[in-house]
Amino acid sequence: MQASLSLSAASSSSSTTTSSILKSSNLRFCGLRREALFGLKFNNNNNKKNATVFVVSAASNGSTAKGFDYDLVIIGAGVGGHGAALHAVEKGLKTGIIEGDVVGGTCVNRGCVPSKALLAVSGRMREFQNEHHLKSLGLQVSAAGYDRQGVADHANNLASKIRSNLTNSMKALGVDILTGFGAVVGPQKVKYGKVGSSDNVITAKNIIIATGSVPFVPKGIEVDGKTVITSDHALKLEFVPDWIAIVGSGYIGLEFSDVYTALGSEVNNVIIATTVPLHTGLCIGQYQQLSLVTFIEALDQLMPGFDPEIGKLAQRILINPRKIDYHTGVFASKIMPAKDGKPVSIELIDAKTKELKDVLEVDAALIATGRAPFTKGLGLENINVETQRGFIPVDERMQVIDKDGKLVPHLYCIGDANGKMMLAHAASAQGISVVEQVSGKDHVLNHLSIPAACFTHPEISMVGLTEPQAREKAEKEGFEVSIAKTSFKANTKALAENEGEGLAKLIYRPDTGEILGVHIFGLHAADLIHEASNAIALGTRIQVILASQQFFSTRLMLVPNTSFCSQWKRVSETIPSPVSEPIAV
Ligand SMILES: Cc1cc2nc3c(=O)[nH]c(=O)nc-3n(C[C@H](O)[C@H](O)[C@H](O)COP(=O)(O)OP(=O)(O)OC[C@H]3O[C@@H](n4cnc5c(N)ncnc54)[C@H](O)[C@@H]3O)c2cc1C
Ligand SMILES: NC(=O)c1ccc[n+]([C@@H]2O[C@H](COP(=O)([O-])OP(=O)(O)OC[C@H]3O[C@@H](n4cnc5c(N)ncnc54)[C@H](O)[C@@H]3O)[C@@H](O)[C@H]2O)c1
Repeated sequence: MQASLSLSAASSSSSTTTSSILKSSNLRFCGLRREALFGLKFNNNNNKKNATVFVVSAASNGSTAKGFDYDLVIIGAGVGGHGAALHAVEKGLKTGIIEGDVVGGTCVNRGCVPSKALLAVSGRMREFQNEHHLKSLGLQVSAAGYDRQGVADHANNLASKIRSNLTNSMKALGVDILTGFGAVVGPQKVKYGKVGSSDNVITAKNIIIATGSVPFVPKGIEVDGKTVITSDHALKLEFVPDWIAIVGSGYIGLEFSDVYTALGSEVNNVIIATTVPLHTGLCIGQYQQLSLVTFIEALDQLMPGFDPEIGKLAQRILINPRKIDYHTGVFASKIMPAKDGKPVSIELIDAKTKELKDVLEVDAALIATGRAPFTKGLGLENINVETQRGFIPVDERMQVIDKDGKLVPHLYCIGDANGKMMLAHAASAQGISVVEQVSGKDHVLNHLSIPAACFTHPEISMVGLTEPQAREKAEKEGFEVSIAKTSFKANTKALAENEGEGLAKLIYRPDTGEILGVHIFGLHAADLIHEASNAIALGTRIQVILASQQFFSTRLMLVPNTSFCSQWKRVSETIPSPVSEPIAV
């Protein structure tokens, strides 16, 4: 008997089988628990049976559908491909995965994993440096500094470790890891091989494209990998510039601004004494000088992708008090790397009039202007598929749509390559959803229940719609929108941590109690969002949450946002009695 899936979020105790399978993959990016992230729930009624079947199918990697080499072939072994492969084996499918570079893809090697390692260091540096904060807690730390190479090694070692965990988890389950660049040669047919050598052609009942993305660099910007860099280079932390311009104030820009401003200029990091050489590369007892960051953002405000109110607060806490300045409403139209003793030069043009507004000279520039899908050379023309701005068009079940608007049988695309939601756990969730379908169970993933988090200090997290999106939907569909907010200032646990700067915002329908979106800025925001994510995935209405006491049982006094709990209570009292019908997801 197979593990069965239902459209709901998992409670922490109800997914033993899944957790044990997933544990081996070591995927807890973003502090987000996989089952909950996916808007999926594995029923635990048959845990024992599931576990047995899992081992059996792992050993055999399934028996192939008649006439095919594989039941499922996945092109790209990033987190999306990996998630799909593990689930496919669990479902008894004979599975092959083609990887042209290294297992783990962007997230493990050039994304989530190393960036979270750097952010772990920047968080500690901030704490050590905040004399006022430490003093108010009765703590004394003489000074804080870091060993750049030590920090870089921490990030690199973590990526290597997770990469081998991912590889081993697939090998252990019997997934065939096929090395080389993969492409589709026809319906249910794929080739792969090293460039310059002859291709291997294999057949598969179903194919998933999971080829991910690469940094997007706008025209006019010359990346040299040293002074003008993308996140691929920045994560290696080969140097920490005194002054860096960050083009784009989205996730990558914000997280790196947190790292650079906390670490500070390497040049001015004079080691006085190394009292605590931690594995992260941190030392206590150094003198440290902060770096300067200049944001360049094309839109009129910083962090345009976030809920505007949360963005405003984040700017007050994450930008204004730090050594950060910014230019908004401008494009970086031309960037030249440092050369012959000259600094990096950046031409700024007005985003609307396109007139030259300024020329900046800085030590380095980080280009964080989004990601481009990596879909070239995939042989899509062989199956009448055309990309849209490089993204592979798919329907809500991730099935590929051809030039004529028809679904391509047996072909799916997940993760960054389809552009639906460029997040690691979303890629994996989409992969699992596709495997459910090809195993005979219809499944549509609810993307509105997938949370996101920006791991600055403090963190920003969100799930569902922003306030403007909710209001737009309300106007179209003719319902009211209500907002409930609560400040971390009213929370004892947050105050005990001296971390009262925070806001939790709940957007909901007063007529039905449906939760439309939740946004949190503050300490542990990335962990707290799961409650809201689960609620949206389950279609739980505010009244039901109150009735089941979910928010009180485990969270009260344990996390900073207990007042958020009372907010739910207050909100629920203002709306009609519990609605028993679940919201369709
Ligand atoms: C700096 C940074 C930080 C990030 N932090 C987070 C975070 O904290 N949380 C989060 O959720 N997301 C984060 N992301 C986003 C996350 O990394 C991506 O959403 C995720 O990696 C997408 O997974 P994927 O499987 O679709 O693609 P990828 O991870 O890009 O994997 C695609 C794989 O396919 C391979 N491939 C491509 N083409 C072929 C081919 N033709 N044949 C064979 N193999 C091929 C590639 O080599 C690669 O290994 C971050 C991204 C960046 C850049
Ligand atoms: N913690 C996380 O989950 C995390 C962390 C990092 C990256 N990511 C993922 O990686 C993806 C890429 O991140 P990102 O920060 O590069 O993209 P983003 O889309 O989040 O932000 C890009 C920003 O650059 C601006 N911009 C674009 N072109 C510009 C130009 N020429 N001049 C000035 N500004 C310009 C945009 O207005 C936008 O604000 C995101 O989609 C995100 O989902 C996630």
